[in-house]
This record gives sequence, structure tokens and C-alpha cells, in this order.
Amino acid sequence: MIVETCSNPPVSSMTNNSRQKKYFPMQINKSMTKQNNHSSTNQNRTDDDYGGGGNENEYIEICSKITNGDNRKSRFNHRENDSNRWWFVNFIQQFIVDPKRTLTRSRSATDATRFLGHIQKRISPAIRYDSAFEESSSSNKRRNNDCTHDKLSSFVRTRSLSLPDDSTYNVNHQILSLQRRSQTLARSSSVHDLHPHEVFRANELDFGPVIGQGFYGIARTVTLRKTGQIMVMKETKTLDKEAQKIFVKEVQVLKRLKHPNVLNFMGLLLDKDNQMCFLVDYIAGGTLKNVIHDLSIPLTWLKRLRYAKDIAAGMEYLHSCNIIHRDLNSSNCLVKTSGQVVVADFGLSRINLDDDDDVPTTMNDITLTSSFRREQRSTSTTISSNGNVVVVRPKTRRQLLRDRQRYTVVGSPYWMAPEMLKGQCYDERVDIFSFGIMLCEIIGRVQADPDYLPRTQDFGLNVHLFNQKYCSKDCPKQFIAIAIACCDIKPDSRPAFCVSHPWLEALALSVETGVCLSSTSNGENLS
Ligand SMILES: Nc1ncnc2c1ncn2[C@@H]1O[C@H](COP(=O)(O)OP(=O)(O)OP(=O)(O)O)[C@@H](O)[C@H]1O
Repeated sequence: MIVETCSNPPVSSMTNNSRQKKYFPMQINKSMTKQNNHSSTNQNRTDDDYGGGGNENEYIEICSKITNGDNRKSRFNHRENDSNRWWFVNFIQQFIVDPKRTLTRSRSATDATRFLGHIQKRISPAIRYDSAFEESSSSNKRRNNDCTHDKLSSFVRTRSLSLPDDSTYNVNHQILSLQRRSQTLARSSSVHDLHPHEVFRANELDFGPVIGQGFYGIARTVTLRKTGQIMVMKETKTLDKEAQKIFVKEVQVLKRLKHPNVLNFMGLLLDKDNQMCFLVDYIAGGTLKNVIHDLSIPLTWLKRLRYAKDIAAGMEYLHSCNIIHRDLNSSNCLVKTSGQVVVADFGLSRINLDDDDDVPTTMNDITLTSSFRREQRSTSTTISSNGNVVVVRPKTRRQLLRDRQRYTVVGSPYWMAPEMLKGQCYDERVDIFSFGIMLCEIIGRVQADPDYLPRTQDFGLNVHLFNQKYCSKDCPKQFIAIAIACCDIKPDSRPAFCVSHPWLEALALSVETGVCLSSTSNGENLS
């Protein structure tokens, strides 16, 4: 049984409160909680605005349950053979209770309490369904899975979306199209020279209403009097050190970035208490999560493919700048009224600027470095024995050394990559997994919550159930295949954004024009 085999955390010498403080430093900050409650009543915010919800008492109660070994044991002992709670238990035990690991973001802790809520209240129907299915047809499933996996991996390896079945032509075309892509990207990046970020003064701005709250900050609209431009001002809720650190990190990352699919940083504002606020573009369409789950909004496949393509483009750019987002999810992507999606919320991202041979110091450097890397990637297309095109992404010496380090476990658990959930070393490919979960949300208009989106025991996607329950017949097969490939448990098998972005672009074009892409698009390799 999972509980018995996991080592017990050294919690006995700690009081409940000190334990909670140690593992959830922000969550039980009284002043912050008060502030939350206060603003919650005043501003009609939902639990979701806090990234998970739950009041303080409920939270403390759940925390003490998590950290109380006896309680935990008695709660789980009578269900020793029930494997349905495997990953909740595993997650909570390893990451919430293990002092060697840290969750630097309380939101993760809050989400974890929701995980625990699942255990306490009910066994996930999706997972129950999964295990029933496994019991009744395990051999069938294995056969199906193997079969699907083979077909999918062949799709992952093949970028020949629109070509006749001629490998030489395929390869040339692929190389050409990759080069074209690389040039387009380099061009599109270079047009965005680093504009001077302003430090705004309060008397230049008209302050509008609060439009939302995250765990650490408040977002409100402001209008620049001079031009009438509407922006969003993000301010910290408290003077808490951790909140400030997250804010500084977000500014550090944002100010380096300039891409049509990444939230645009406008500048800084120091308020009268010298508390830092920063200004970003106002994105009027709201979060992608709201759009996906508001079933009154019709979403064509073309629209959904464009959402996916936009996120992939933003993430490709981010990874080319050596930034791991680490909290990519549908709440952190915003939809413009034009339908374009931008990736936002970089408070938890990780910038790797430690390679002194190619440290980008200005936007132009970033542009050069990233286009250089794209060139590198584009020229490293090789052919596998079966004639498929394999895109190999070479890494610099420093990148290789730096990659797959044991970074902190941060983010939102539903979107978190298995390697991060398991506390293993990880790299930028954790973002690809999160993207995969988002693609599932987009395809099935399903919540990432494992109560709805079926998952497997090893934290992956339950491909069979996902297909069965959430993929309608009219969904382009390649769209599903890309989602599944991104959710692969093995990071090596996930397509990099520089690969999935052109795939999605081609698919969107195909759906828009009605021109069939290739034999793959006819489903020959997939069904
Ligand atoms: N640039 C923006 N344009 C329009 N709305 C925004 C913008 N930035 C934030 N919002 C709205 O404000 C809400 C709160 O944003 P904020 O970035 O503070 O927190 P979050 O991303 O929801 O949560 P967390 O920071 O905990 O991940 C968002 O959910 C979104 O609805």
C-alpha cells in the first residue's frame, strides 16, 4: 500500500501550527487571510480567484490531517487495497509532508487541499471508472494503449502533415519549412525591439476597479490619462517578503519578453508606500479557462486550434529565452477580444541565465540568441530508419549541464508534469505537459480537475478514457494526437514547442481552408 511504503515525515516534534507554517508559509499568514476575507466580501471574488479556495479553518483542519501521521494512517488503513487514491496520497505525502521538498507557492498547497478534499469526500468518478475499466479489460487496454502509443509516437516523430508519402520530398520539405519557420520567427521577434519601459507616476493614471485577484496580488485597471490607454496594474496584497519576491521575479521575466503571444509589460509604478506595482496590457477577453468552460460561447475547431497555436507560439518563444514557465495553465492564459491568446503570470517561472557564453542581456541579445537556437534546431532534422523525420534539438554544453536539475516543486498540481510531482529532476519540458493538459481542456471543454479529466496512476493522461469521453468525432485527429503526445509521461517523447507550434499552425490552416494535409490527416496513421 502506498501509505505504508512511504517514509513517515519527521513531524512528531512539531506542533501543528509550526508544521503548517513550515510547509505552507503564506497560506496561514493571518493578516493576509484577513485581507482576503475582507476583500472577498467587498469585491465578490470567487474561490477560484485565490487559486483553489477553502477558508482558513478548513485549511488548518486539512493541514493537521495531512501532517498527523496517526490520522493519516487510520484514514487510509481500512482501504488498503483501494488504489484509487494513489496519486492524491502520493502527491500529498511526498510534497506536502516531506520536509526535504518545498512547495514555494501556497496555491499549490491550496490545490493540494483540494486533492485531499477529493479523497475525503469521494473517490474520483473518473479514476473509479478507470480502475473498473482496468479490471474488466486490462488486456484489451494494454493492446489498445500499445497500439495507440505506436501510432501516436509515429505521429510525433513525423512532421509530414501535408505531404505525399515520399520520404525524400518529405525531408526536403521539412527542412525547408523549418528554415522558413525559423526565419519568420526571427523576423517576428526582431521587430519587437526592447522599448523603454516607463516608470509611471500615480498622477498620470486614472485608477479603475479591481478586476481580479491572484494569490499574491491584486489586478486593477488603470487608464493612462495622456493617451487613454487602458492597462492592468498588479500590486501585491501584502508587504510579505515572499509575495514581493514573486512580484520581482515576474517583473524580471516580463521585462525581457516581447512577443505577440506573451503578456506585454508596460512599466512600473511606485505607490506612496514604495510598494511595487507593475503595469501590463489589459486583455479584455478574460482567462482561457473562463472561455473554455463557458458553454454559451461557441468554439469552433478552428478557434480552438488557434488558441492552442498561440499558446505554443508564446511558449516556444519563452523556452527560446531559457525561461521555464512552471505554472502554465488555463487561468494563466488570457484571451484578447480578437481571439488571440497571450501567456501570462510569470511569478513562478525560472530564468536560466547562468550560461555566460550566451547570456542575453538585452532584447536584441535575446532575439539573436533565440534565433540562433532556432537555426540550430532547424538544421538538426534527421531521418529515422522508417523514413520519418525526427526533429532533434541540440543543446549547448552549458544547457546540458544545467538541464534536468532538481528545481523547486511549484505550480498548480492538475497541470503539473509527472516528473515534478514525483520530485524528480525536471526541465522546460514540464511546460509541455501542462500544455498537453490545457489542450485536453480545450478539446473536451473539460476541467483539468482529475474528477473530470481522466488520469492514470502514474500522473499521466488516461488516453483511452479521454478519447472515449471527451473527443467528439469531428475533432481533428491530429489535434488529439498532439494533446496526447504532450501529456506523455516521458519528457523525451513530448514534442518541443518549436515542433508543436508549426503542427498546430498547419492544422489550423488545414481546417480553415478545408485542404487535407496528408495521409496522416486522413487518420491512416492514427486510427
Ligand atoms: N492583463 C490582464 N488583463 C485582463 N485581466 C487580467 C490581467 N491580468 C490579470 N487579470 C485578471 O485578474 C485575475 C487575477 O490575476 P493575477 O495575475 O493577479 O492572478 P492569477 O493569475 O489569477 O493567480 P495567481 O497569480 O495566483 O496565479 C485573473 O484571473 C484575470 O481574470
